[in-house]
Amino acid sequence: MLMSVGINYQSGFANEFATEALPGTLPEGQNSPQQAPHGLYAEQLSGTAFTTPRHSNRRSWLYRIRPAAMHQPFEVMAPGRFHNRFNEVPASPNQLRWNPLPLPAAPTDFVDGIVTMAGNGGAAEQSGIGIHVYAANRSMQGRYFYDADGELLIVPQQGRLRLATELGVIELEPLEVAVIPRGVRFRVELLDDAARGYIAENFGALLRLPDLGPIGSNGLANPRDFLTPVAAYEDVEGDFELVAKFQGHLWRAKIDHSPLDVVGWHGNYAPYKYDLRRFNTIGSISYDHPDPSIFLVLHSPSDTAGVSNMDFVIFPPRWLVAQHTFRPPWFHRNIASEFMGLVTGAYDAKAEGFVPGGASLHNCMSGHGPDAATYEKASTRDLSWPDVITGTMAFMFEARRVLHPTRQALESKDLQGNYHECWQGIRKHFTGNKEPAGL
Ligand SMILES: O=C(O)Cc1cc(O)ccc1O
Ligand SMILES: [Fe+2]
Repeated sequence: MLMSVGINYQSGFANEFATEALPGTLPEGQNSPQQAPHGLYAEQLSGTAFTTPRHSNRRSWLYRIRPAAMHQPFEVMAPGRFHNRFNEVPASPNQLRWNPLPLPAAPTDFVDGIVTMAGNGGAAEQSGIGIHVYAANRSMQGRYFYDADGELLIVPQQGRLRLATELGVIELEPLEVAVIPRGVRFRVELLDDAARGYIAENFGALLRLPDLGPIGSNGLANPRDFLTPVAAYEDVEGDFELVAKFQGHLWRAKIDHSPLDVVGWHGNYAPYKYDLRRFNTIGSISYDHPDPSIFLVLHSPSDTAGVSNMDFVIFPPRWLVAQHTFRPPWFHRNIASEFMGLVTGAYDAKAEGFVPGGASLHNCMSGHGPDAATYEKASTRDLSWPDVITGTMAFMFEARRVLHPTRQALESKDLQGNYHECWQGIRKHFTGNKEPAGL
């Protein structure tokens, strides 16, 4: 147990936080005194280049019982289901959909329970995204993990998690999400019998809140709803294991103490959580379904203005009131590639088959949109009433680059072989001339 009295959070997105579990931990007026208070070691953790412009520069100063350097050498682990091999099989233009990853039968912790589904780029390129699902049935025991390749956006679908991190404790439940920055060491404890969810591993620029343009100074995800834990630490020795994800591989090292030994810290590079129910959803109050960019929670910008390395988009409960229009998502083909998940409820573009815990992938230029049943219903609906969409939360990890499914994702028994059939029942309604006109 990390020593902490209750769970406490500091509010705001990437603020300059300062927090200490023991009074007098943070040095006054400087970061690195000759000896830090309480006999602690001062250590900087930087998440952006030292010279990154101030508005996007991220780093924190940690005051810890032992420096992070203290562990035995790492050894590479045998390849498993959590990896970044995105070139094993040709990327597919097919519409793909999976059933939920089954809960494990054997004891499986969070790290062992991660299965890579798709991705692009990688840690070496410092751009792209790894998309994973996880299913676990026990807490990490005597084991700690950090990811040097990317920050982890964790989207639980089932089961509450306790993320005991170097910088404090986050308790997470479905409909909340958490971000663990690159390098931050943590242990995942299960607060329920089983846990399942999704992970985006962001190899690119750190996730940030989008600009709001004409929306103004409020709306979508509001900064004050992002919560960063207060400092908490454990001071324990034992035969422990530190697992690192480094350049697509997992490595393990022996460590004789808990690395969650940060007694106080200050800075703006820290884990945080966000409750998706706080999202201020904005939509059309006149006609036509807008682009899903209005549902953007966080994004990782790329080097091209306006084009994200990855977007995290949600489809929360909302009222659809637009008139003389087709209210659900239209048929479309996009330059971006879209991996979708469902935390709870039903998604308004799919009558059935897309179930909580499941996933779908629609790659660059692959045609998709409402299934036949949804089209028939929404195209004939009485629009004098609003569609009140309740009890749902779908989301999308959207990427500028094609999402390459992994071999294990394409060979999985959970891949739905008949997904394309949801569009086969779409009827021809054409009422015009049968003769070709103009071609
Ligand atoms: O494919 C999807 O369901 C995601 C999506 C939703 C939407 O409202 C508009 C475009 C889009 O890609
Ligand atoms: Fe789409």
